[in-house]
Amino acid sequence: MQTKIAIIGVGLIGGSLALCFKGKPDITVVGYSHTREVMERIEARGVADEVTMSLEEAVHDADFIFLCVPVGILGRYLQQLSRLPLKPGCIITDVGSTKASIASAADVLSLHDVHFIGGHPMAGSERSGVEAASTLLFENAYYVLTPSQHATEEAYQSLEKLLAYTKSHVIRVEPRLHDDIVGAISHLPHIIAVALVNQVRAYNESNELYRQLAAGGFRDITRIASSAPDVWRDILLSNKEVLLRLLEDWRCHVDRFAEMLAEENGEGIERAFREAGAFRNELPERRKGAIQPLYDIYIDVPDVPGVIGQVATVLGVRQINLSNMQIIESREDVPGTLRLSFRDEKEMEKARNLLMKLEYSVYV
Ligand SMILES: NC(=O)c1ccc[n+]([C@@H]2O[C@H](COP(=O)([O-])OP(=O)(O)OC[C@H]3O[C@@H](n4cnc5c(N)ncnc54)[C@H](O)[C@@H]3O)[C@@H](O)[C@H]2O)c1
Ligand SMILES: O=C(O)C(=O)C[C@]1(C(=O)O)C=C[C@@H](O)C=C1
Repeated sequence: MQTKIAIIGVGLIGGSLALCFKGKPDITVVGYSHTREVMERIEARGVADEVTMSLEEAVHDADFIFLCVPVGILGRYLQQLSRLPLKPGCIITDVGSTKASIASAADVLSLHDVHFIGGHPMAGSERSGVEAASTLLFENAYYVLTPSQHATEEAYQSLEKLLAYTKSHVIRVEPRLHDDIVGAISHLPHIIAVALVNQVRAYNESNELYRQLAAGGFRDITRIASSAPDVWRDILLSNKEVLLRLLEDWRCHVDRFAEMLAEENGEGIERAFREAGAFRNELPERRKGAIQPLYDIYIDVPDVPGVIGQVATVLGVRQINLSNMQIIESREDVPGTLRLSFRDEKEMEKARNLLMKLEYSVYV
């Protein structure tokens, strides 16, 4: 029997889910887009078997409906679904980054013979749109499902079985607890990154050197400041109460640093770094397949033509399996840094030994 999956909103997350399901036995993936322009991009990227601009057609006879639109319009789509003829027993889920508001919005479906299960894959990127979609995005990431009175245990199990195609680890978390935790580990960091970039952007207006000198530390902590503004507006507004509380706590932490500086409390500063470092070093390995392969090495190379070819040739001759090569620093008149990513630790070690023979600095 054919399983029909409708993906509503085929961007980074919807497109990545579509790619995980497309081509699997007895599965048909139908993408829905609200504009012709986005529809054409979805078709060009080839992530779905069919693409339509009719919501009714997309969800007609669907076994699973994934709502992958920005958080602010999830409720509106649930309302629309409640007015459409859906297949009895159909499982509706979402991927929104907050979970409490959608859990209560799902009450609108209570009179229907359908299931609703809130969902949130803990994987993503600062990139957006279907062009950024990847089959590997969810690999090894946690995928949160929230307990719901609108779904049976059998429905959970069907969804979990389908999500096995994403190679993620499904975990169940209550919506409010989810929003507290994800507020701290995802939403607050996005606010801090944006505020920091805007602080430096203001200084840069009077002196371009700020931008020119911005190096690894600034880039590392601010990558997520490039995330999609509309998606993040909705996420932050829908977790407002939690974030206001977290920002109060954040102010206390910043004030504490200011005090330590004013008092020249070197011991306190050292302790803060020691405690933070110990906690951070204990974080689980980055759980992404596509964006963060497991074993990276870095190589500082001069900014001269042919250097990438030289590195590729050294590895190619020994048939070393490289997953990705990326220039992560490229500035005028200074060496650039190449990041070489390997799926296998032994391959990475072999590559490191070979590259050390070139006269560049190689480090992990
Ligand atoms: N970006 C991340 O890292 C991440 C991670 C996990 C979950 N999420 C959640 O996933 C959802 C989608 O985010 P994304 O990063 O894939 O964003 P995206 O911008 O890449 O994709 C959103 C898609 O929704 C479409 N869309 C926008 N308005 C629409 C409308 N009115 N009707 C139909 N389609 C519409 C857009 O055209 C786009 O294709 C959000 O709810 C977000 O909170 C994002
Ligand atoms: O890695 C990133 O760029 C992300 O922003 C991913 C990230 C996160 O903050 O960890 C962002 C939003 C999500 O809802 C889940 C994951």
